[in-house]
Amino acid sequence: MPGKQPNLFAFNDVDALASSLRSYLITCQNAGLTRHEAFKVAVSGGSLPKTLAKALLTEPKSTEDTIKFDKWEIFFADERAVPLDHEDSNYGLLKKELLDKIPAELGQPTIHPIDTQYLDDTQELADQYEKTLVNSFAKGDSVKLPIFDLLLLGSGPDGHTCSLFPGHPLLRETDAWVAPIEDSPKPPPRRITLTLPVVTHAVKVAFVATGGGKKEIMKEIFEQGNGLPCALVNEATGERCSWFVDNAAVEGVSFPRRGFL
Ligand SMILES: O=C1O[C@H](COP(=O)(O)O)[C@@H](O)[C@H](O)[C@H]1O
Repeated sequence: MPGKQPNLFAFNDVDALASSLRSYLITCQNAGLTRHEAFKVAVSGGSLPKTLAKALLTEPKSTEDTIKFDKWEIFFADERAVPLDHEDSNYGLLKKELLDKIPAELGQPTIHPIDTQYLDDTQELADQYEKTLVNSFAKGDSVKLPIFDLLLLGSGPDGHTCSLFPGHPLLRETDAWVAPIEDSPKPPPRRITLTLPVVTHAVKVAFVATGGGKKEIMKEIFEQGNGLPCALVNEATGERCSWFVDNAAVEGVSFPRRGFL
């Protein structure tokens, strides 16, 4: 159904993708600032932080083209139950690819990593991260679900997103904002993740997927769905969802592309 479908933006290469992703991020940032004087975004690990850094760490082309890092509140869409300096940490990856490279004069984002004193107990780790969200989003009011200004997601080659894996019972979670997983099919097995209701409740959701290694799963996500976590996000968010991909990732995918303005 037109208007209800996600936006698929395909680019010749990652540089072109990053440039349009930057414009999109600035639009989302400015909408967040209008709503509540902050930009509340949750980011993923995997291949995303590198592309995100490419988008964010370029010279502004105009005064409108400004990333207001000091207004950004960065949360994690999922995180692995490892120390923050561990090579599997999504925080560690974002720090290496982006946070350590933000020039001081641009201001620094507020970062919300996991509390590593709870690494031995993933349920407690998830509960504590949920409290972090409650402190930021609910502030004493009874808020049913947090509303992120933007979720920046990846898509694994099996169609997983965050740490929500195909066929996993976690896809049926309806109460928790953040849930533990002890049996992630992709290592490391112990993680926490935002749940599907939180993901689909965001103002905007953007996926970034690049490279020919993704084309088979992109075909399945966009043409069959098959209950894959990425397809469930597409179905629940429709036009609030945008995919930033390179042509290699969507080779052979029949879903209509949109032009990026
Ligand atoms: O394990 C994870 O994988 C997904 C997808 O990663 P990618 O390298 O295929 O982009 C990622 O979005 C998630 O945050 C991460 O924990």
